[in-house]
Amino acid sequence: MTDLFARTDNARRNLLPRDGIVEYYGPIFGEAEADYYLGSLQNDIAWHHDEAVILGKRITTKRQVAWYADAAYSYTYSKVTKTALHWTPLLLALKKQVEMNCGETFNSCLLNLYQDGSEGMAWHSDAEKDLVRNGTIGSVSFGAARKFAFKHKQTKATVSQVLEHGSLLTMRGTTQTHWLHSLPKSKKVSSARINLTFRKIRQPDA
Ligand SMILES: O=C(O)CCC(=O)C(=O)O
Ligand SMILES: [Fe+2]
Repeated sequence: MTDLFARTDNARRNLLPRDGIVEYYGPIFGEAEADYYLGSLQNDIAWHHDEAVILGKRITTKRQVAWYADAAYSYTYSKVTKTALHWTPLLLALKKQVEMNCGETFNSCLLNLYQDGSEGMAWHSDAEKDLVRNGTIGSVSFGAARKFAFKHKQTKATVSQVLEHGSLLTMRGTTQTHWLHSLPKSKKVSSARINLTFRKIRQPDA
């Protein structure tokens, strides 16, 4: 009994020492279910290379992305405006699981597909003006285990966590205000990973 509680507490402790809340839940999907989601998402999602404008130049990212939501919201990220596609049944099922686990509701999801460790994501925070301020982000990962890192904007302190196949991580409260996060590239990773970040964006006229 004591052991069970100890493990639950440990799995859910805040990874950040200050100024935000990041909780790693570990795998919330069983191995077979996680394998099914990985395969289905690879095939069913409208993957495309992301466009961004950096220092006035239009570039396309190596990783592939997709964005789904409750309605055809538009969202500006790295100076390019995107329009959301409507949820698929598979994504809705996933969203429900994530909402039940973290006790929040979401209205959109940004998906990233990294073919291998040569693809990653640079330091950033998800505090775009279209997002609900200090809203929770629920991050689900399938496929290759990858290191996910946080860096405090002022102190430069870093914290990292390996995100496993079928796992959930949440970022809450002031995390985006005070911390950057990244998915470092890695020569050791040779297989694909899919990440879904469930978010709450500000609804037009809401
Ligand atoms: O792939 C990941 O785990 C991170 C994705 C991310 O930070 C984002 O989509 O904003
Ligand atoms: Fe992010």
